[in-house]
Amino acid sequence: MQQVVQLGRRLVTTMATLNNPAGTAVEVVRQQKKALRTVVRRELRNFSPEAKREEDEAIQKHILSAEWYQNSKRICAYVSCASLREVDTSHIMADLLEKQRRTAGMKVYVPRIEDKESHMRMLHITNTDDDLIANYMNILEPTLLDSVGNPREEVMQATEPLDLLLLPGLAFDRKGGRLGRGGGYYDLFLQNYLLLAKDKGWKSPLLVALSYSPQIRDDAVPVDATDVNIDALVNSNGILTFSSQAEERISSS
Ligand SMILES: Nc1nc2c(c(=O)[nH]1)N(C=O)[C@@H](CNc1ccc(C(=O)N[C@@H](CCC(=O)O)C(=O)O)cc1)CN2
Ligand SMILES: Nc1ncnc2c1ncn2[C@@H]1O[C@H](COP(=O)(O)OP(=O)(O)OP(=O)(O)O)[C@@H](O)[C@H]1O
Repeated sequence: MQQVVQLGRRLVTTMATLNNPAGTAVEVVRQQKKALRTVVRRELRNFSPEAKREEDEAIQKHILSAEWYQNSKRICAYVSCASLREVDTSHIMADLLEKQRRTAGMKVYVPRIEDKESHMRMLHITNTDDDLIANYMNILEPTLLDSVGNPREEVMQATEPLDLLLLPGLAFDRKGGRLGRGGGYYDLFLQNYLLLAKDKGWKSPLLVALSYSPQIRDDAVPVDATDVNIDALVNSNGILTFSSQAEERISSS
C-alpha cells in the first residue's frame, strides 16, 4: 500500500513538472537541498567533540574581538542548540547581555518560532536564565511575556534599525549562499525585515553566519528565489566577506 502511495506521489510530481517547466527547477533545488542537508548532518555527526570545542572557541573569540561586532548596538543572535550541533554562541550571548546592561540604546533579540509555516519573531531579552524556555525541538526561545508580565519588544515593531544579525545555518558556500535546516524561518523573517528597513529608509543590517569547517562547501549550495544571501561567514580561521557592505564594515575595521 505504502509503495502504491509513493508511486502515486511520484507520478503526480512527474506530471506536475511536465506540465510546468518552472516546477522542475524548483523541485530539483528542493531535492538538492535535501541531499546536501543529509551529507552535512552526517559530517557534523562525525566531527569530533575536540575539534568542535576548538572551533567554538576560535569562532567566538574572533567575533568578540571584532570591531564590527563591538560597534553594533542592536543585534539579533541565535541561542545555540547542542543537539543540533550548532556553533556555540554562549560566550557571545553572555557578552551581549552584559553590554546591554550597561549601554544605553543597546538591544539584544533572539528568535521564537510562531508556527510551522515559517513564521518566527525576534524578541528582546535581558538574560538567559529567566527569559528563555525550551520549545518542542529543545531550542531555547524567549517567553512571550517578560518577568513583569509585559509583552516583549519585537524587532518588526522597533523604532530603530538592527545593526547586526548573527545567523545559524547548516551549509554555506564561498559566495554568500546559505542553506538552513529547512524551516524557511530565517528566509521569511529576513525578507520581511529587509522590506521594512527599505520602507523606513534604514540601512540593511550586516548578516553574519557562524560555521564549523565541514559546513563550508566548495561547490555552490543550492538556492532558490526565497533564499537570502549572507554578507559574511565567521569560521575558525577568521571571516569570509561576500558583499560590498561587508567589505566596508568588516574589512576596514
Ligand atoms: N538555535 C537556533 N534557533 C532557531 C533556529 C535555528 O536554526 N537554531 N531556527 C532556524 O530556522 C528557528 C527554528 N527552526 C528550526 C527548523 C528546523 C529544525 C530542524 O529541522 N531540526 C532537526 C530535524 C527535525 C526535527 O527534530 O524536527 C535537524 O536539523 O536535525 C530546527 C530548527 C528559530 N530558532
Ligand atoms: N520568504 C518566504 N516566504 C514564504 N515562504 C518561504 C520564504 N522563504 C522560505 N519559505 C518556505 O520555507 C520552506 C523552506 O525553505 P528553505 O529550504 O529555503 O529553508 P532554509 O533556508 O533551510 O531555512 P531557514 O531560512 O530557516 O534557515 C520552503 O517551503 C519555502 O517555500
